Amino acid sequence: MFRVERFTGNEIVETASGSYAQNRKARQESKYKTDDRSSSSRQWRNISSENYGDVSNDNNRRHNEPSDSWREKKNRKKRWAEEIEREIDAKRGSTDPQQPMLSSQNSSESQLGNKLSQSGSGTKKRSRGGRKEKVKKLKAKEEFNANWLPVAENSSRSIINDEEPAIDTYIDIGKKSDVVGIDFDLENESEEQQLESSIFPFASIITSDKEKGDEYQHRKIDEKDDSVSSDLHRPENMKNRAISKLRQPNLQSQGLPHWLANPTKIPATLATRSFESSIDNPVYNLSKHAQTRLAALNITHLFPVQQVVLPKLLISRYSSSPRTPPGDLLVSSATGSGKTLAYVLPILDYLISNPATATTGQTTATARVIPRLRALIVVPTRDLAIQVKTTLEQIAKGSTVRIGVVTGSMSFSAEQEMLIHSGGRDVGTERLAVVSSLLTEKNVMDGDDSALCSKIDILVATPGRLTDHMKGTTGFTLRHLRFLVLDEADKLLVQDYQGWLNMVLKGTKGDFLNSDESIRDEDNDGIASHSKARYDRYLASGCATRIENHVDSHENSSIGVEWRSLGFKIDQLGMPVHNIVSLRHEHIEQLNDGNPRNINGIYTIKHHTPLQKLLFSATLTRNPEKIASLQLTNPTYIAVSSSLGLPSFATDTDTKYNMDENDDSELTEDRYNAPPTLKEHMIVVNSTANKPLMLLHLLFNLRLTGILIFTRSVESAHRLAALIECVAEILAEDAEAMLVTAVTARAITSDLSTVDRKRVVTKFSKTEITALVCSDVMARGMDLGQSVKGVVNYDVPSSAGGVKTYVHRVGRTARAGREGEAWSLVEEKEARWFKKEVLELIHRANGKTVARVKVSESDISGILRTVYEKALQRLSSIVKGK
Ligand SMILES: Nc1ncnc2c1ncn2[C@@H]1O[C@H](COP(=O)(O)OP(=O)(O)OP(=O)(O)O)[C@@H](O)[C@H]1O
Repeated sequence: MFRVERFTGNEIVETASGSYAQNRKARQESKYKTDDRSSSSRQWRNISSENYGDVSNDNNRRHNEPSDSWREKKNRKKRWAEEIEREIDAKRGSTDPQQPMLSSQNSSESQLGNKLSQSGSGTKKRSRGGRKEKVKKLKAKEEFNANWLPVAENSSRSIINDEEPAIDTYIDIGKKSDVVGIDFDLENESEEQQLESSIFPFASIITSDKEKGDEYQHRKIDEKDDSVSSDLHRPENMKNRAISKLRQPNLQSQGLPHWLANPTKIPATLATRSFESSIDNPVYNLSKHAQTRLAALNITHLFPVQQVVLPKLLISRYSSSPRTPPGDLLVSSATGSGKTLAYVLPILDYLISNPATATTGQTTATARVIPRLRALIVVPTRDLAIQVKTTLEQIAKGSTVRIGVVTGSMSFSAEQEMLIHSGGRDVGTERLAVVSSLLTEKNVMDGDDSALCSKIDILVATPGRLTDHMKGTTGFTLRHLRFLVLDEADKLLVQDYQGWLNMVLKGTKGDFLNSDESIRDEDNDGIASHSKARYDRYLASGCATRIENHVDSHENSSIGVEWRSLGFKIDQLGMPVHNIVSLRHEHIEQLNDGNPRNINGIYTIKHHTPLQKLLFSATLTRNPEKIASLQLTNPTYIAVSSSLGLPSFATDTDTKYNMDENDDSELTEDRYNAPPTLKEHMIVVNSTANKPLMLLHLLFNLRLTGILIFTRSVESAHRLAALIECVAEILAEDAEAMLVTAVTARAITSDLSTVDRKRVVTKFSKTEITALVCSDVMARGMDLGQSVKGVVNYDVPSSAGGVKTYVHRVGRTARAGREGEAWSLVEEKEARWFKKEVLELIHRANGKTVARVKVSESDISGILRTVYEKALQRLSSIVKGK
């Protein structure tokens, strides 16, 4: 049996029922054969009722059209639907026919249905007036955007036939009069039209399914009839399929490669204190040295991001064969989630442990034989560079690995001194110096015995200073890099300091040659050619044998054997040696067996160090252009969620064009994680003049301590710190004030020297300073430990990249699973933008809310206001020099 119901708005106006068996034949014959129904949705909804004659009444008829006209229209719809399907298929096919579904897509329909049914609680029946009327009010614009725009912005305009009738068709199918539940609130006419044309058609069917429970029910009944449901070519069915394809977030159509559109999503709920996360779990392959060092730092278990990244990197340490070089890694994980150790541990383990024994789990700290710059870590600020270096040193302690930092806080020559060994054969580095001399063959050619080699194995650098050294430091080379890390990668990619990235990438290939290296000939294939005379001179130096002994002692590891089978010698790390060391072996091989690669005394080698690029950030970009500039190899994108088991990317459909920090044209993931242990508050301030008072209320009435206060500029940071200090001073003088006066504030900004900043931070850590007023120099990556109890956004981040800045600022607290609070002082004029563009983007993904705190006038009047005004006067007289 079946039952047919017809809706006009919210009520059922007609019903019909019958037996399927009884009526099947008649239905088949009369399928689509109705008299004057222009609404296809009505047609398919009532298809089984047609045997009973027309059960609709005139009120439900939109047009009185002759059946011929209807048939024509029906055929047209069918054609359009087919076109759409074809176009979608073509589009898919042109990107990646293998594209798997995104994980969120299965639920996207129901999610959207739910969202719409929530947002559409105020469901209204619409008149059949012009389309514009129907696309008014966008109650859930963000919700809608989040679900549709990835498709709509890029695909729908091309998918939906540019001819206007296509739009009408869909509206017809969805029963125009029932299209409700989505409120459009577009101020801009063209935007409105765009949305209307691209989205409106789909709204109708969603409404039909979700808002009209009975109608949905009815369709289900209908589908039992195979004569109806099996007809895949009916326009409405085709439309449904088309819609469902459109709903599949097609990030690839936005130019995102598959790996980027489909991050590996890792919940932050990975075992946190269990054997699985324990540092001695063999799955992580951590050396004994690293385990010992971690234990000394009281770290016994790994955080989720480390649990995921370590096995990937540490295993590739042994498996990076020449045929399968290790893939690059992009990691997005919340602030304070432990990203630094996620790359520090693998790098150090790679350098420290002995690969020959590591595979059996008996890793030992060994001395390095050949010093080369094996890892370069680039960070955006000096303070962060120093912090990363400290972490490296903590783990490297007890090994011979040497770590350097170049940020410009030392003189250039002091940094050069730290980077390059130029003294030749002293302090036991004789052989190293000779190897190095061959990197700068000029020395050999000139008969100059002085040699240059890297003094360090790992370098932490800011981009500007790094490029300075690439250009101006003789012997400084990136050709041997095994790891290139970009910490706070999105920031680094936005700020293209002197084209640093290009220079670095060239440098890793040996293409960027500083003055000494430039004498090396290089053909188009990146193959270096060297004259026999040079190598004879090198061999004559008598160092070859000594080096060979060191190298050969590690040739038996499995990967080493593989490299060797390709004609390479390997170094103590199991990796192929190149440059002059390889050449030396080639020369020997030629002498012994006439290596065919050596022709006419010219020796050739390729550079084969398997460089791995690692990118980390809490707000990692997915801008395909930026990502492409990194020239990644076999990359993987890992996204670690911060809360509620939701992935970092709440749903892939949430991706949309968004402004990146300092870059309005950035395409980024617009969902970011705030730490789950963070409690956020927002105070709406009715006038700018009251903002300082609100802050004083937090400090002196609510007695917040261990606070980082972020301001818009360096100047205002200094002014605000001076104001707080002055208020505290006046309160201390006033015995009757009764307010806590143990508030000490200092500014910490980019105009302070690194030493001064360090001094201030140390005092803050010892709670000698209770409030640090900061510019955004402190927003990224800085880990001030347990001393940071809270963050105050005195000036909320500006519109460009506001959400990212907010994430990083508040991420200075609630780190490593600790509690923390964030307070944002939002002026009324900023409130709407802040709530929509910043808070919603973060918290919809996290399922968190932000508490709006109301501060009454009485809280900021009385003694606080008096003292504040006094402080202003005092500061003003100081400024005037009175
Ligand atoms: N496994 C661990 N166990 C305990 N503490 C850890 C662990 N890993 C890291 N930490 C600590 O957590 C804090 C935050 O780590 P880290 O600075 O690496 O975070 P992050 O993810 O880089 O944050 P941001 O995005 O702000 O740079 C540090 O104090 C670090 O020492």
